[in-house]
Amino acid sequence: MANDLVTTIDSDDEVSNYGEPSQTPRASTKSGKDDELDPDFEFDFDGGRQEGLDLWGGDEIQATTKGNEPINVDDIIARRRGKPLEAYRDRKRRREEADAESDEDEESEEEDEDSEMEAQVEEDGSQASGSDAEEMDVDGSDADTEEEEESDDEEDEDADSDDDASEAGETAAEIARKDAFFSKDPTADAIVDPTIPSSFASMNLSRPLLRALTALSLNTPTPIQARAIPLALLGRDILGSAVTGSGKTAAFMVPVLERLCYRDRGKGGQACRVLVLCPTRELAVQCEAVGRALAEKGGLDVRFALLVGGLSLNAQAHTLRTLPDILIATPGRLIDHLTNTPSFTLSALDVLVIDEADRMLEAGFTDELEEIIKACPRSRQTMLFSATMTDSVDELVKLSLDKPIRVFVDPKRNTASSLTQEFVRIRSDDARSPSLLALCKRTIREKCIIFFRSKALAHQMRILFGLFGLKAAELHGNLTQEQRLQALNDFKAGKVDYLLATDLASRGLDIKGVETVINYDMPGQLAQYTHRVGRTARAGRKGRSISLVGEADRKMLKLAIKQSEADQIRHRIIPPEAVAAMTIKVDELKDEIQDIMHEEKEEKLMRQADMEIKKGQNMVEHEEEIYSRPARTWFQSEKEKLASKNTGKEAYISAFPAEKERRVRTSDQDKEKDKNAIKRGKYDGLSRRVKRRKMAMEEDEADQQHVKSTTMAIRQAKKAFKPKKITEPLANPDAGKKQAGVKGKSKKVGGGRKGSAFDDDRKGPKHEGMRAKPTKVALDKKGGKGKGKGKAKGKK
Ligand SMILES: Nc1ncnc2c1ncn2[C@@H]1O[C@H](COP(=O)(O)OP(=O)(O)OP(=O)(O)O)[C@@H](O)[C@H]1O
Repeated sequence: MANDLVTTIDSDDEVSNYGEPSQTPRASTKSGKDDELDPDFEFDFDGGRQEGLDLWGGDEIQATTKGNEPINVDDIIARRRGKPLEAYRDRKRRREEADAESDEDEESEEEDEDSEMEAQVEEDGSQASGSDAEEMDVDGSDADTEEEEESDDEEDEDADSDDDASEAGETAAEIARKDAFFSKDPTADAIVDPTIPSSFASMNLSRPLLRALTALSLNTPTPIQARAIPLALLGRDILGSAVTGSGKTAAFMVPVLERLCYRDRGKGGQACRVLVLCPTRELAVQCEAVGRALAEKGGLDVRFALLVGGLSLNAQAHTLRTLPDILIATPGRLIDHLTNTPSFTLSALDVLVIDEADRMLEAGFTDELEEIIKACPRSRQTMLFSATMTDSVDELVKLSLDKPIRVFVDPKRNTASSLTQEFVRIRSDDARSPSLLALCKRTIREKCIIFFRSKALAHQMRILFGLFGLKAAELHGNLTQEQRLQALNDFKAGKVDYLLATDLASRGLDIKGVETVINYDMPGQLAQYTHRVGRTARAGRKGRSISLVGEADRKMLKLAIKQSEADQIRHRIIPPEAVAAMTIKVDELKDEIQDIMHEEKEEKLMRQADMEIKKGQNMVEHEEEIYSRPARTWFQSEKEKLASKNTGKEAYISAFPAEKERRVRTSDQDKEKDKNAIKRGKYDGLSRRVKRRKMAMEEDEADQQHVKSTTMAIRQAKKAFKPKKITEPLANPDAGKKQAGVKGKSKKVGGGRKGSAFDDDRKGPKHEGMRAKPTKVALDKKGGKGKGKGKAKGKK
């Protein structure tokens, strides 16, 4: 791509209307059909979204506090700042109200520190220098020195050749394999095949479903819907791919519901017939909400079950006993139910849908996926969907598909045409956070998702955002399910302006009104980039992504640009003065950040201690019930589970060149330290496999140790709860042994009551003094009424 085609934004105060529906009509595709989404379309749930139906917090899964409020770092920051954090729209409203009240008040008294700073950096912005613009070349070929240029070009060439190999360099054998594996898509060529329906009405859908689509304002099918729905209705296996935000969910949900309209409802006809697998809980929640909305609006008698981690296992097991028609699940929780919920099977399954299927075929999910496929009948229909769908036969054979059809809409386009992709050059890693903060203080003030490579980074940045008066929520795997849903709800409702997320949120999430996606660092895989930036510019609306690009990200930058149209690409400059000013402020706040993290840690520890005590008390109070529950099992051993978890983790980390580099650097430093401290580290000289095995064993040992200490804690708690002895009893050497385990309980003296000084059939010398006391008799009757009887019977 030529340089002069790249637009440079040299002032980040440019006005844009990213949240608004795109007004520019997109060029028609080759097919002659209009592939453009209706720009004015809104997945309007008829007011339901705002009122009852919430994609992120359906009635059963509303965040609950259960009296155990999670730690909120915003509270700590607010305590220290002496005032609560406010969302941008609230700050704006407050300022407008203040302005309206006193016209003469140009410099409002209420104007806080933050707005002062905003004004200051905006001034800075007007002096923005274009030096960065000259040096950064968004086609990825720039370099500071010739030497660098050479080596980079080599790298880039490698990347190109890899790419070309995957694009055009398919071997004849691979093409032949694909031809044999896939069926031809009869709808592939729209000019030749005029049978592609242009409306839902011409798809032979039943009346209730058409009613539902109309009620949800889904009037015209998107290209993926137009092509996939008719094939799905024929029962064909499908591999579906279309850009992010193009309506793939309805592309599988509509035919699934249509098929269910004709299911056998006779005696014994009730069964779990459809399974939709999603990689994340949030995506499953969203899928379920779309399915439910369609079913409710059409008045369809279809029941759903949401099987995701973090929500009550018992409630889910209870729902499964009623044989719901559609299961929407994440793999782990589904396998848990398959293994541990009596009588739950997938033997009557008609349709299996795998959303974000390429992700599900990645390391970390494959074992689970294979286990699920084993449990499904072979005769089922299988549909796979993703914006970055693979058609590699090697991957797909695992799913035992039956002559699947590839429905790839506009395969050359990976990102929505209404998306503007901006890139900011970052000269050193130290400049990343100040650049991000400067960007958010000056330009991107709300409706923004920011992606980070790690949970820790997302959390640290939340603290920084709080200290700078920016209201943000976190979304990553270190949070409880309630916290995750709460974060999404707050972001959706505009209570927070920024969602600081890891790749957990990169796929599938459809949050209305997201204007900007920022990549704090470039992800290591192009697919990840495509999904991240796809959280904006959905369903024909405008949106922009801004990626901070360092030296290590250049290869990815080039790939990202290559897959996009030239007019989508921009080079953004954050004025160096603004970044420098922010760097000073961040440096000044370093101690404060440490203090907050320390305070947070302390609070966490205190709550943990509280929880341990509560846990001990629960064990004492509900011991019998807890021990009577059958132990839950898993299809893998602990070691295998750990190994597959690690594989997924390693695959993820290796996708981030910068993170990989950082880890190597850190481990080199660690090694250096180790050398100086002790001569040999614990794992020195061991192969990776042996090392991992050793680590797994150590973890098992640690687990056992933990179980031991919990048992000890229970014993201690039990002791504390024992009625006070009237006089000092004689030590009974057997008493302790009889306390543990279910088996032990049946043998207990007095039918379950622990051996005590009041039992008269105990071995060893009796305590005459105690037996003689009248209080003893009263206590025995009261405390062990039934049990006492049992004992007497036993004696006879
Ligand atoms: N027929 C339609 N016409 C116009 N817009 C639609 C239609 N169907 C769905 N949409 C809109 O598209 C948005 C995105 O849909 P959906 O989440 O299914 O996209 P997706 O293709 O699955 O995206 P991703 O690849 O990110 O998972 C929905 O919120 C809805 O507003």
